[in-house]
Amino acid sequence: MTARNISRFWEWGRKIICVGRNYADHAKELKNAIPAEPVLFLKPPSAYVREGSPILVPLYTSNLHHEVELGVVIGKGGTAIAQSSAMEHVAGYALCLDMTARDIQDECKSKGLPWTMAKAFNTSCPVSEFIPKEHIPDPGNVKLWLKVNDQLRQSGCTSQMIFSIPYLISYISDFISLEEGDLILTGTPKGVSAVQEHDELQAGIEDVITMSFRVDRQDH
Ligand SMILES: CC(=O)CC(=O)C(=O)O
Ligand SMILES: [Mg+2]
Repeated sequence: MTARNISRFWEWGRKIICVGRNYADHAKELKNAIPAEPVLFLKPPSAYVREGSPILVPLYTSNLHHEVELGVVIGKGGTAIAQSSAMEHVAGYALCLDMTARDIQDECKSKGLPWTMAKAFNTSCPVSEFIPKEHIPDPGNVKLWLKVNDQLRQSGCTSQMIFSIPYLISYISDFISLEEGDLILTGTPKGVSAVQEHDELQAGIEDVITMSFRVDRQDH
């Protein structure tokens, strides 16, 4: 059997743990309170989509939003990881989108229901190539951007995150054990907006990586 390669972490079938409201400017634009503790939700591995394949708009939404985020790829599992050693558990990073059916999320929020239908559908987690840890020496200070059809919509810096990457790894691993190949999405800065069928999305981590995705309508 060939050894699995972490640089193809999306093929491993591991968890995608997402952090919400980790940027004050984004929490404010959606009129959400600034959280005192990280807000967490999950996506299944079937949410992954890679460049060359389209992001599919689910049939049940008419307000699909982009959220550009820094993803952290776990290289060494653990439970109750201390903040001081958290970065030893990181193998690398990925540029990610947390595609969100905002109308469905609003409905779930108003009914007190979980966000699964809004956040966890097929193709809701576009990801870039794996970025080895050494390529981002300071993940707490990288610039993220996203354009729709060449128009800049999101531009932010991970220095604006409310909860740092070591804090998130430690917090999450207290009650969800982290495994090699897991991905943590660290939240989005302001500027989220709707995408339509045939839109072209481009996103980047300044000086590190870019990626592009086309949006298509699901046909059944
Ligand atoms: C309100 C949200 O959808 C939270 C989220 O995913 C974020 O990145 O913030
Ligand atoms: Mg998000």
